[in-house]
Amino acid sequence: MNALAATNRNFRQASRILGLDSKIEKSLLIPFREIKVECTLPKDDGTLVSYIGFRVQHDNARGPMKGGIRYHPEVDPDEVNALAQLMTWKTAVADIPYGGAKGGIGCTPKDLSTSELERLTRVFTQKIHDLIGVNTDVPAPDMGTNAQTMAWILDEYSKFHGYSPAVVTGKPIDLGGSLGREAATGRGVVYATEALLAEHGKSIKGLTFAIQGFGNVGSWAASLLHERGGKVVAVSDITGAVKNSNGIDITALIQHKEATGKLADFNGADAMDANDLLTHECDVLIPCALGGVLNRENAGDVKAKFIIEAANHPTDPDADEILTKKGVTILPDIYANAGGVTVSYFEWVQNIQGFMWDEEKVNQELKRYMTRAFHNIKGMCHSHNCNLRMGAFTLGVNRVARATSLRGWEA
Ligand SMILES: NC(=O)C1=CN([C@@H]2O[C@H](COP(=O)(O)OP(=O)(O)OC[C@H]3O[C@@H](n4cnc5c(N)ncnc54)[C@H](O)[C@@H]3O)[C@@H](O)[C@H]2O)C=CC1
Ligand SMILES: O=C(O)CCC(=O)C(=O)O
Repeated sequence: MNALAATNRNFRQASRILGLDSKIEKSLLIPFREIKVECTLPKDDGTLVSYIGFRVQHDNARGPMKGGIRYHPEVDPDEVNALAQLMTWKTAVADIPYGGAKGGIGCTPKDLSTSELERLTRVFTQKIHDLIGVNTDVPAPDMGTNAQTMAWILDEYSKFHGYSPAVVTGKPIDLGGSLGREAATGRGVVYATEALLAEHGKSIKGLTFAIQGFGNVGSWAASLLHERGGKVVAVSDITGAVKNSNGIDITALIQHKEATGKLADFNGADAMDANDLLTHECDVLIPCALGGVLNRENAGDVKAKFIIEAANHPTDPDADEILTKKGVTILPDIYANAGGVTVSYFEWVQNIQGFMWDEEKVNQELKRYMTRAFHNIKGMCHSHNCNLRMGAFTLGVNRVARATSLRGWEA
């Protein structure tokens, strides 16, 4: 099942549980606006290449639309649509005053030079600048993009609209970025994991973790788990995978990755087949890369007792069913990875206030938001006798549905 069908299915199930009016259900399912633009890039060698850029703005009932921009060869309109919808429920679960959006360009960033990436980002921004804005739609980084990408968007947007730091989040600190935003998604994953484990009378210290993806989210999550005494026993990325049943020294692995560009040949761990990462022996599995990685082919072989969905939609509905039957507890993406957009909200607030918070305040507030959302989700699980995914979906969908009906339908 593709990402959009799976997301729609979860939404419809939540809508049934909540008994939503059919008019509201239909309106929440259809995106507010879908943008598809051609981005022609003059390459360094003088040739021209066309890429397709997308921005799907799903819903704005609770505030400006918010969500990342992804540069990846598999970016397609259905997936961006699903990711935009997930952002609507995620911002509502976190209870931050936003709707949901997502964007992307179907490209392979590692095959482009820095100046090609800059030109591509500027062309994309020229095509969408009238449809984004501080109070309309606020992009942020996602897979394949980073603070530098946001700086280019900010600069290009500002040529049309005047200097507007709050038009993007996840910016470099020197341009009004928030302290703590770079680590925020991984840190939020760790706060979410702590909240879940505490419910089960457990803590991070001494538990074993397997992590798929070692980019922004995966490396920060691994590093903070390691810092708290968690044993990260396996890590993979696009270049390969490593394992050590005694726990990998994550600080050393990050240094090795920075120096060599790959995980392989790291002294403190053995090489393993990256395809085995998701079924590796561990207590907690944390997918931090692509969607749909847990499916009917591999779900039955998962050894972990807990799955923390740091990636967006890593578990397809078949896998969800298989894992639930096996007694695996899944902490869903629209909660588990909400730390990033929560600190994006803090960044936007700081830009609007013109006042910078210190990192301690950012992290304290992030913990407060993540803990509150966990208890709100548990409340929905109890009220509706459902699992954590449906607890999170009903929480988010209900908040958006209430805002939608309060705003009314008159043209
Ligand atoms: N960056 C953020 O603030 C947020 C990111 N997310 C989600 O987290 C996930 C990761 O995002 P980032 O860390 O920002 O991206 P990133 O681009 O920094 O890192 C992605 C990582 O995934 C690895 N990867 C790619 N294909 C792989 C494969 N087939 N097997 C194993 N590893 C593979 C890459 O090598 C890289 O280490 C995505 O699903 C994204 O949507 C969710 C919330 C916020
Ligand atoms: O920080 C943001 O605005 C969005 C992050 C994002 O794309 C996500 O949570 O999937």
